[in-house]
Amino acid sequence: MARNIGSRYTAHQILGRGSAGTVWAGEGPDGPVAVKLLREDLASDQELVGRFVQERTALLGLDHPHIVGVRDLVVDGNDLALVMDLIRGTDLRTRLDRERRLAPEAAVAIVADVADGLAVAHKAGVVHRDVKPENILLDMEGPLGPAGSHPALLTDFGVAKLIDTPRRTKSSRIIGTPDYLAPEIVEGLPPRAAVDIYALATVLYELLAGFTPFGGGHPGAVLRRHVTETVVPLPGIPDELWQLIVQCLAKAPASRLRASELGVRLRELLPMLAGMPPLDVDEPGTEPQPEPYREPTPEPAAEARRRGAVPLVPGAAPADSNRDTHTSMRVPAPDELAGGAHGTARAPRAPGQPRPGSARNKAGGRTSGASGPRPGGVSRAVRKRRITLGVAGLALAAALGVGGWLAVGDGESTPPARDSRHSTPTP
Ligand SMILES: Nc1ncnc2c1ncn2[C@@H]1O[C@H](COP(=O)(O)OP(=O)(O)OP(=O)(O)O)[C@@H](O)[C@H]1O
Repeated sequence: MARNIGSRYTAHQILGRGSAGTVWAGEGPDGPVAVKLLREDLASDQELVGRFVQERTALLGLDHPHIVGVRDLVVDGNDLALVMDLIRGTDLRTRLDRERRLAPEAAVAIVADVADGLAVAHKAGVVHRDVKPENILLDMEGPLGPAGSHPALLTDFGVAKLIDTPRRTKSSRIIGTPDYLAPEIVEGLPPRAAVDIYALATVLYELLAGFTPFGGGHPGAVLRRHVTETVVPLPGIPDELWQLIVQCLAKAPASRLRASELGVRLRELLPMLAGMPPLDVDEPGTEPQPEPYREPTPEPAAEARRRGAVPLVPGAAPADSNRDTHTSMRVPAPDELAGGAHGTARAPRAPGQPRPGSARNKAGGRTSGASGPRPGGVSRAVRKRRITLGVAGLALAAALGVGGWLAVGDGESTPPARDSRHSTPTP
């Protein structure tokens, strides 16, 4: 079913659906494009439309081999759409789901690509704010790099900021994907470039380990760990690589590397990592846990369940996914925020047991998809949801003894001050 987007573009195939809208493959005056059509409720929000137009110049100006280029922004009646380069390949989440863990060389090559893209964005004053494997596309038509990796491109620039309008986030809300949220966001500080570094280091850890460093259990518990826990070393990881991860997961944003430096340092490690097999990491488990609350989600249309970058073979289905990543979570109770009820991702587990604390392994598996549900577990929906958590921030602040959990604001134009760990929360 084809549809027109503005006067210049036609969308003809749904590639996937995320929290902010649906991505279509389509055609424009200059050839194939991907069109991200924002959800109707977002498109009818005048404030958001205004911001969308304001962002135009910044988004259109980002031009780099490791950034999915935004070619146009369309505001047309009820349609609000980002027109992007069409990447033929898959997203990193799909690859990670398939391989479970990547060889260090491949993981580092991918993350170095993304760091290079981020360096250009940060220099232009743009913070991504939602770096995660779903937003990293692997271009199967690009040249093969180290360990047979295809070029990685970061997509979804500007989307987190767009949907984070002041009205939506007023009264203590944060938007993001819990596993990748930097501690300063949890503490209510405005997101600066260093939040992307933290998220990217989380992705690197996840590619190597098969799970995120602070994931598992209720989102409130995940957020608490970002602020209070220290990352646990991965067995067998070369020390130089581990030190980079640790530095970029520093609680203090000013202690993290800048994107350009991270890219350089990662590439320097590539020769040493050549031929190294994936790490032999035992996923941490936890004690049995109660089912987390989930908002009832309507069954998505069958075609919309399919997602993924454009299949290489014409007519083939894109990579699957049924996840509906947009969730407005209920307010977590104080004990959930403190993590007690849902445990931690790093408690010992019985051999052969999945990691119940991981969102990846929660009950209620996929309802469709080539690979089917994982044993005991789960949909990407839980793992990757963006969350909008509300006044729970106050309870979290109390549980953590940290500053308020406030609406995230602007601030991307300012690179992180090297010594500004304790800046003032946005009012
Ligand atoms: N420029 C693109 N070219 C090809 N495929 C794309 C492009 N952008 C996104 N996709 C695909 O469309 C799907 C949906 O992307 P979208 O960004 O809407 O969701 P997401 O990032 O997975 O989730 P969320 O937005 O909730 O974080 C993804 O599977 C992605 O692979």
